[in-house]
Amino acid sequence: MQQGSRCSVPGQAPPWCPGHCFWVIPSWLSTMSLVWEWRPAVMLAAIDCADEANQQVCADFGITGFPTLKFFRAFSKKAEDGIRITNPSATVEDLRHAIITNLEQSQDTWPPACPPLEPASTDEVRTFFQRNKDQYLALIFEKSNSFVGREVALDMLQYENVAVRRVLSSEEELVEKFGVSTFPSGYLLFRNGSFSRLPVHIEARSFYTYYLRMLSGVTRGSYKLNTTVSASNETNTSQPKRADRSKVYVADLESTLHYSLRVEAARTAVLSGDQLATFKCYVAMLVKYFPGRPCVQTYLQSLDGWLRNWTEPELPRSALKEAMKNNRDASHPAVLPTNVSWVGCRGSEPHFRGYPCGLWTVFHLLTVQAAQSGPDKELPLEVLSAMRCYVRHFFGCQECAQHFEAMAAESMDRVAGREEAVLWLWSHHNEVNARLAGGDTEDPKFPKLQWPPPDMCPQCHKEERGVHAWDEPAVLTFLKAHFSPANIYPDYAEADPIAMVREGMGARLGTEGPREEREKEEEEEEKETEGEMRAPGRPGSPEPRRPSIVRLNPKLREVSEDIVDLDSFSEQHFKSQALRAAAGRRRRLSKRDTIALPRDAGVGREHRRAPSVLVREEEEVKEGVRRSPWLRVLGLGFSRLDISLCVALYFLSSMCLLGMYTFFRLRTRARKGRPGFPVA
Ligand SMILES: Cc1cc2nc3c(=O)[nH]c(=O)nc-3n(C[C@H](O)[C@H](O)[C@H](O)COP(=O)(O)OP(=O)(O)OC[C@H]3O[C@@H](n4cnc5c(N)ncnc54)[C@H](O)[C@@H]3O)c2cc1C
Repeated sequence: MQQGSRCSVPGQAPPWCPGHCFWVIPSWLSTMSLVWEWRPAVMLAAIDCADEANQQVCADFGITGFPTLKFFRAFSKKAEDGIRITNPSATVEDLRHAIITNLEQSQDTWPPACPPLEPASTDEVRTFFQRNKDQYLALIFEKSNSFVGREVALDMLQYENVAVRRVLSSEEELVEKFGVSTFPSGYLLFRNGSFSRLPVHIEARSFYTYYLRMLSGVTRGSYKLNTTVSASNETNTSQPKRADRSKVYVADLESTLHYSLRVEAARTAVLSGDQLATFKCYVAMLVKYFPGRPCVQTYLQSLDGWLRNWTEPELPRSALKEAMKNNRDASHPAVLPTNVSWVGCRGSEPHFRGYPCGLWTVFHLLTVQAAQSGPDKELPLEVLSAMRCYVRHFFGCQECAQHFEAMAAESMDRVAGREEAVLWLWSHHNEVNARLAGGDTEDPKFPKLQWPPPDMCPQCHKEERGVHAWDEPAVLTFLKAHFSPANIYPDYAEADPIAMVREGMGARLGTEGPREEREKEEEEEEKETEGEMRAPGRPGSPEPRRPSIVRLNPKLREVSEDIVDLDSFSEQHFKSQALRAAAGRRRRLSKRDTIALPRDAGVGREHRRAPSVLVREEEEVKEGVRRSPWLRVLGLGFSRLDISLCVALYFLSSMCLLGMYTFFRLRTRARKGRPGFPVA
């Protein structure tokens, strides 16, 4: 027995109970997860005796039937020291109580890892803070046959800065001092001598435990097992994100989708067979139920359309990656932000929380949306099956995937309605939370709790015959509200590209950035345009390999039909020619040449895409035409020089005619005034 500090014996099996014992008696699993928190006072281990490899161990421990629970006191040395505490009719509560009773019967030295479980005396309470460094002392007043105080003491074993003692109702001095009238009831004592009643919804173990764990300064401490000291103390404090745990954040959802679609699912060089089908199914389900921002929904729709058109048996990663690029330039931008930023799922250190937290959140959200948007009995497993397949084929944590698959195989098929699916995911997520509590992957700042905790949803909790129980209808109501679109907040998310495009037009055209910046931007725009013309399958054009000149009218765009609209085409063609001509001269223009365009001028695609100088050129042309209406009368196609020459010639010819007229007139007059010669 290790170090002699354990009250009971660890076995040979890993913490996760695989195979047979896992599904035979679920209540045992429940016991295990509850007692898991009592480490290192009580170590729990499971051995799958159905596995041939464990045959010898099981024989040594005298196991003849399943399940069997044996208790080993601290300092036990032999397999035969185990005390069988199995009772076929035992409830979870009975099993917990049996463990405590056996703990208390340790006859030798009290195991150092166990907290004091005997009732506290008045003297002990009075001198507690002189003898201990703890910040708080919690007293649970109870009757002698109650286990609440001892259970809470064990529940808090891994937490520092707080101690828990039970006080019996027979301890009159203390009962009087604190004015205790009901049993059980909890009180909190502070170092300065003050005290207050524990403000819990129900006087019960789970409520006391939760409240105490949330006290300021109380953290899971040195009892945490298998702790690996992080090599770096670096935390991601550069992102000042304070999350409200009662909210769901757009940033978490979009970061999760980005990571799952573009990184996790796109890891393999080629998607084919079940993987490809799973990916298509996952995206189709996101389209149906993910309550994203318009640009994200457009993105998912485009990707879904593209995938539907992909009929080849294999999908190379390069093609998929290309199809998953953002298209900010479409009249309806299709954008899934590429930055990963965690808000509600942000861990106290970078290796905690993040993506797995986001994935749970996304799937809870999807089950709830599905439950809200269709008949309960129709396709109840739609979301859960997609999740199961996704986790099986893509989720990077293989161990997690195996565990999840085991849970799914056990009971998922029995889910008969969409609301049941919501609850299935919730309860199995809690099962995972219980299993992982206190383990390596737990963020000490975000201890794994049975969720939602009492302060988030008091009505979700109740106690039945001394055992904590969930009020499932209340939980369902809570989940529907928590994972509803109304509870999704955009804090710290990347700015909405649609709004940016609209607002940015005015700002970009009105603000004069450095010339180099503008030129670079122009070049990028040009490249992008070229790329766009070359790329066959971008989400902006759901039909791959088919040229599409789509009318710019957004209403028509919504009818996702690719129509070659010749009117539009010629309009765009000539317009772009004019723009190209203007672009030829744009580098000669100075900053001063840039003029602002009215906001509504940015509706057309070219306007939005064209750098400000191009727009200015185009405007200048228009302006010129507006200033010289008479040019239009003379006819299009004449340059100013042509017209000037014409006027000059006209003027000269007029002068010439006038000169000739004057000359002949003067000559006629002169002839009339001269005397005539007589005739002979
Ligand atoms: C399918 C799956 C299987 C996993 N299996 C393992 C495993 O075997 N081993 C392992 O080490 N890690 C596993 N993980 C990761 C682990 O469950 C956590 O996601 C991770 O440790 C981060 O925990 P967290 O504290 O951020 O909260 P998470 O457990 O990730 O929860 C995310 C958020 O969901 C909410 N939430 C919590 N519980 C519930 C609930 N019951 N119902 C509804 N909402 C809830 C809370 O708001 C919480 O912040 C798994 C993850 C997934 C998605």
